[in-house]
Amino acid sequence: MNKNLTPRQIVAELDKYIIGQKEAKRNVAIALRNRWRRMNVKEEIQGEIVPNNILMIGATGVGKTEIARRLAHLAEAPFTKVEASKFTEVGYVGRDVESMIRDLVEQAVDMVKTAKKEEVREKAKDIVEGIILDALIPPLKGSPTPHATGMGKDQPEDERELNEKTRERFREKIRNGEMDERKIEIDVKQNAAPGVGMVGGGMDEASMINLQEMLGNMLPKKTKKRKVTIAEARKILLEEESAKLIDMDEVKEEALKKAENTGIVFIDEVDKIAGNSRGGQGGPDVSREGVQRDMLPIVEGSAVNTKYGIVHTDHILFIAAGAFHFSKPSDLIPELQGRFPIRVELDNLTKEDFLSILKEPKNALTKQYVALVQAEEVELTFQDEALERLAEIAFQINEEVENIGARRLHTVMSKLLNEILFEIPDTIGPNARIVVDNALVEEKLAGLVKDKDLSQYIL
Ligand SMILES: Nc1ncnc2c1ncn2[C@@H]1O[C@H](COP(=O)(O)OP(=O)(O)OP(=O)(O)O)[C@@H](O)[C@H]1O
Repeated sequence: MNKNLTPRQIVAELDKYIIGQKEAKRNVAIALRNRWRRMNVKEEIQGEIVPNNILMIGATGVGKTEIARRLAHLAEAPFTKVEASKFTEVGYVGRDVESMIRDLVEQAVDMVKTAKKEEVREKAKDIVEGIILDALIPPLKGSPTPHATGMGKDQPEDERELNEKTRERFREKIRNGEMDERKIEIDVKQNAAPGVGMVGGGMDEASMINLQEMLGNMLPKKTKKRKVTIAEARKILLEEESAKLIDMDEVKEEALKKAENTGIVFIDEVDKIAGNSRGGQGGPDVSREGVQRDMLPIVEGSAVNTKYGIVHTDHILFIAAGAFHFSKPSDLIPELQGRFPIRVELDNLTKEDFLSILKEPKNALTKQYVALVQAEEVELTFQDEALERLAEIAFQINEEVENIGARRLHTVMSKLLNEILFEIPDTIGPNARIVVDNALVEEKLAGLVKDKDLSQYIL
């Protein structure tokens, strides 16, 4: 994916997955492009440009997380989502808030590792092939000597040649998958440092991590012999060998930079840590305010210790989100408000939006189900009027029972197709064609819509 997309192009990409929410899309697009802009300005002001963190205000299930996640994906940026309210729970200690940065770095490390492994893939494949070959036909030990006693002069040479020839033949067979089912014995690495996680009492997360790593390094790395098919062995060994080929110090360094310069942290439910002016929400205000205070340095820019090294959070993009039904953004402490200068309100989704969400996104639910049953060679189609009715039902249940936004489409769709999915392939065989029409929607869902008590549980 092109990382230098213009704001317009970013919005166009987001449009492929998310219906509506134009303002939110435009703002995240600007924020993303600003990062690229920052990397391309003179170094002396690079450090001065702070990210314009965004506060998304909108009911549940209207696409807040989805926009942030897709944005990160587009930018190939490490992304993490955290629920702010979790920090107000019993047992919470101040430093826990930093765990969101540690998660982000973990993501960055995974991404960089995967990319690096890809670079060494071909080399690792060769090594793996050699290991599998050795397990099948061990190479002859030592070099043949012409003075070997007890054997004809050129017998060892013959033997060696034969061994080489056989190995070459098998190498070919391994390569083209002919021997995939054959079992061989390989050495597999065991997970080190079992049970270290239990040393938790009275320690903060950072010290725990350090201790864990220290113990992990001290314990001998155990290997265990396992009998597996060649296909499996290839997978396991490829993972191990490519891990050996990459330089972990390089990975760490790159990952820290990636997290610092491109990381996106999505903080959900910030409304739940805002003191509320109208009362009526659980949890003491002090602890909510405490969480905001702990969060502040991270959002303002500070150094966080992770097991991969120190991360500076100054240029990480933070996107906070909340419904703000019971509190207002102005109930957040002023310093934190100031750190989220861009406010966007997301629209509530309409019936028409629901219909579009069912049909249009690249990953639309209807497309997902069509693909699922296609795997069984069953053709599934949805009539337009049936989808309209479905959107209407989802909307109605949201209004009458509880508004969970587009998530309702998942439950309604699953109820609608449940039986069909169960019957394939037993009674609905391959090559069958199923048309979802209005009648089916009525049959499966109409009764539930009428019965509010029932729909609370089922839809
Ligand atoms: N505008 C939209 N277009 C397409 N799909 C959407 C839209 N809004 C929500 N969805 C779908 O609904 C589901 C939930 O959306 P999402 O996770 O973005 O909710 P949210 O607004 O972040 O709510 P919460 O704050 O409760 O997490 C996702 O599967 C998403 O694909």
